[in-house]
Amino acid sequence: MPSRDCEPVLSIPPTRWYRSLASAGLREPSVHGPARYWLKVEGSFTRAIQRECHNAFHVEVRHEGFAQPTLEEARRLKIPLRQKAWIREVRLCGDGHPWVLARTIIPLNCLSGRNRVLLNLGNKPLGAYLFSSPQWRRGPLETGICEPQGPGQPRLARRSAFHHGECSLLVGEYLLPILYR
Ligand SMILES: C=C(O[C@@H]1C=C(C(=O)O)C=C[C@H]1O)C(=O)O
Repeated sequence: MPSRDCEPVLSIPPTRWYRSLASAGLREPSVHGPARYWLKVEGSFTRAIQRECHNAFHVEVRHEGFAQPTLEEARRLKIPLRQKAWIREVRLCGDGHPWVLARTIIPLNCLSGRNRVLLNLGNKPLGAYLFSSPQWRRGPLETGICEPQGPGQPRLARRSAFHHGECSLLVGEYLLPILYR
């Protein structure tokens, strides 16, 4: 459905996750096309996007608060299925336009001590925090195939957990076609 300014309403689509790019490629060969670089790029995704911007990069917070993760997310994080988590949904914008939608699930056990700053990130990129602290380690990257939602919506995504001692949080990044076409 178009919004008032005629840009599509962007939303995080239902997504099927695969353990590797190769296994996702058996279902959706386009993962090996121009999006491949973004599905695989290591290190901070924020930094990778900043390198592509001609002018400005910014994070736009869409929703942030305690909410129920999906069943699949709760299982992936091994947290109680009905336990709320801090859920952050943002747009990563390059040169004034959204390039990536991101959804992060931060379980309650990740919100104590120094990590309480995660409740107050606002427009500061999460990656800057995670990658500035040597205690956070990233797990393997998954590749996501999104259910098609229409032109301009994400079709491909990537996801990984970040671990710090006993806590794990889950970061999903949904590529908008404008990023790689
Ligand atoms: C995990 C990173 O953080 C990025 C910033 C996010 C945020 O601010 O919510 C979400 C997803 C990321 O792409 C990163 O830069 O790699």
